[in-house]
Amino acid sequence: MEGGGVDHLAEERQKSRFDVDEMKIVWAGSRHAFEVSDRVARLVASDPAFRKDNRNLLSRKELFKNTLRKAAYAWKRIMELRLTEEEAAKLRFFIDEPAYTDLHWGMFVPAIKGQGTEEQQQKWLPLAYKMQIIGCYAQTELGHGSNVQGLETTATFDPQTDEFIINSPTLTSSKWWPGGLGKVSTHAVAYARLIVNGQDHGVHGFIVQLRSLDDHMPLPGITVGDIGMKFGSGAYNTMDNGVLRFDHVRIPRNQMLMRVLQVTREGKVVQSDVPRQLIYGTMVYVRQTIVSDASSALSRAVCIATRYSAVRRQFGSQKGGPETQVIDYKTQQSRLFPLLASAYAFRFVGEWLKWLYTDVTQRLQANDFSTLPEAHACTAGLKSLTTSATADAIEECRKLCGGHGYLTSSGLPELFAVYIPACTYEGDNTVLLLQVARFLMKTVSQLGSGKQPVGSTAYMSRAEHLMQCRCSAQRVEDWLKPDVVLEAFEARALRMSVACAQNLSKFSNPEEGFAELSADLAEAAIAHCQLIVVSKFVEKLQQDIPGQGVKQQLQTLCFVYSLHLLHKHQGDFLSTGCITPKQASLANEQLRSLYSQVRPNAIALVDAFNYTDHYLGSVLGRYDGNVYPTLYEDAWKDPLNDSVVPDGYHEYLRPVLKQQLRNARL
Ligand SMILES: CCCCCCCC/C=C\CCCCCCCC(=O)SCCNC(=O)CCNC(=O)[C@H](O)C(C)(C)COP(=O)(O)OP(=O)(O)OC[C@H]1O[C@@H](n2cnc3c(N)ncnc32)[C@H](O)[C@@H]1OP(=O)(O)O
Ligand SMILES: Cc1cc2nc3c(=O)[nH]c(=O)nc-3n(C[C@H](O)[C@H](O)[C@H](O)COP(=O)(O)OP(=O)(O)OC[C@H]3O[C@@H](n4cnc5c(N)ncnc54)[C@H](O)[C@@H]3O)c2cc1C
Repeated sequence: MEGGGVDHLAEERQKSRFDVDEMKIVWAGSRHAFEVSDRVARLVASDPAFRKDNRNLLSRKELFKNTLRKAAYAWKRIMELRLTEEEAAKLRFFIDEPAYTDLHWGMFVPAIKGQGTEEQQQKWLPLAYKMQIIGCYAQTELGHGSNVQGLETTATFDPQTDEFIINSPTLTSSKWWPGGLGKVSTHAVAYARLIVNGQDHGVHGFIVQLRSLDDHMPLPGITVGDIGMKFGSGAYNTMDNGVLRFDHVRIPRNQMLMRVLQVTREGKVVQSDVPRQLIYGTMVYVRQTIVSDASSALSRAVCIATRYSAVRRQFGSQKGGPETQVIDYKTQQSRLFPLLASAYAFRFVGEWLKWLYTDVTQRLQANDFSTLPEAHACTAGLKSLTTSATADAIEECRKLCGGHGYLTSSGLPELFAVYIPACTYEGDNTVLLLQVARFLMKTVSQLGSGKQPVGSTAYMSRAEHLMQCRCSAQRVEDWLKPDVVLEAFEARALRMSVACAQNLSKFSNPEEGFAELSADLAEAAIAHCQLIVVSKFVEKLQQDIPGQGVKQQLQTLCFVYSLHLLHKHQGDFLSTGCITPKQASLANEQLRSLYSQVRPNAIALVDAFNYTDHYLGSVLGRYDGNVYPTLYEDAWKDPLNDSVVPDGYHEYLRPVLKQQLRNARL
């Protein structure tokens, strides 16, 4: 996307055998999405106000103030340029700095939309859209995050005043972690146990004002602050994750989000026909967006590692010629190309998940709740799978860049630090896999009952075949047949689920059995989620994809993704009898040959992400590949190099050196 200067990767770019511009559109999702993304990315990159290369040098206070400045300036630009919601979201994305706005737009607004009544939406949403109030999502407490039903904050109805009294009865009931809470939010959707007439009705959401809209001071009864520094420098420390305590704070009754459950003026609790699980709806929404985010973070790391692998040369010079580009080593390819393929795979499964979410939302509006469990299982499982894979992949990309990957200017350390909490927030990844496993066990247990599994578990309706089928691959080329690959993944996933179900049935107490077998259950959930990713990639390839060579590249990547998983999880495939050792070795042979096909296209495949150098934030990943002079010049800009002799020389170095001199003379 960058222009000008010598292109050290030009030769690489000439090697590619497909239309990169068309691939850019496939990656973006549509021509429209590409144009918006391209325009907004350039806007951010060309505005010095969005500079981010100094983040690691700032103290926490400076860093945070700088984030506030950027967010305010971004809001000003959004207004001035009359950006659409889509463009504004892209602007925040390319600014590339976690901020309170993520939670305001990403959770506070969706929580009101999903759980508020029409009337509540009409009252609160316009204020939130204009940012006249800023909100956060205050669910997690010091004592409980995963166990939402274990939250301790209370909201007790007072029929005399028609109010709820929000209270933090214990230290562990303090809200702890919500982003945007510590220093910014004026309001929160706070989750608390609803108590009416002494009866506990479980956890619900309440809109609570936290700070004065005049002077930003906390309102009476509210104690609020930041929870302190987090992993890495810069990184997620731009966010004010907060602590919050309520001391009998009173809010009007109509500030309980009442789409699921209503409390009347008389103190009657009325359950609507909307299922209770809708209270968790905001999490379903965010988990879905996190899958798309995973493909962004992963593609970014892969872009850096791929470009640098083509620039970096090590060993293998023949007769004084150039040394080997490290990207030509098969080991480098076998570590890097599966990550490249995963970036595309996660992109497409993210697109599908967005469709699924839109579909379930439309059904919910029409009071059809039948697909909610499926939406929960898919968002939870794919969030877990893609974030775990991406976190590991960013670290792998750092190692793929050798020593220079460890420099902050590679962009990889900060990306890693900012990304890894995705494995924890919005649901710990193991806890989420166990949710998928519960869903799978339920589906398996109903197989004999005549109830047809649908959606992501539709393959289970072919249980009889899948439990005993044998893989038909006999030659290396057979592993390029989508049906052969899909069937192997389906059989593996089903057999692992069925094995768990059989083992569970040996326990007289199912909950005890579930706890005892939870490690196996999590593995079965992973197998199921990997199948979803593979099958959505295969489905994508059934679409009409224009552009010379584009579809063929995607086919190659689809098989790289599937066959590398098959290789990595050979144990599962072999032990469930889905494939034979001979077939596993044929698959691996095919994989090696696919790497050779990816090789000449690798640079173009990462160019298709269309990232600006500003967004990448990496000397190693520069578009023009001009790595060494930039690294060299950048080093001199470090504040440590401001003086030739360091501060502290006279106090701490000289005395040591002089001491040694005296000793030497003795
Ligand atoms: C270099 C710069 C780069 C910048 C990049 C910037 C990018 C920014 C990107 C992104 C911004 C994101 C910023 C971070 C945001 C983080 C926010 C948060 O973390 S908010 C807190 C999340 N908290 C959790 O997720 C708790 C996890 N726990 C739970 O979800 C539940 O409690 C769970 C699933 C563990 C259930 O616990 P149980 O066992 O006590 O369940 P019971 O409450 O009794 O409900 C059980 C029934 O409900 C269903 N269920 C559970 N969850 C459901 C759901 N979500 N939807 C539908 N059904 C659900 C289950 O399937 C089950 O159904 P049946 O009874 O079997 O039919
Ligand atoms: C950067 C960041 C931002 C966040 N932002 C917000 C926010 O905006 N709003 C908000 O409300 N919260 C937020 N959170 C909180 C986050 O949602 C929780 O930390 C998360 O849900 C995990 O819960 P926990 O901390 O209780 O982990 P725990 O549940 O205590 O996990 C600890 C360990 O126990 C294991 N474990 C727990 N339960 C089980 C089980 N049943 N079976 C097997 N193993 C189990 C886990 O796998 C994990 O290994 C944020 C967290 C972070 C790190």
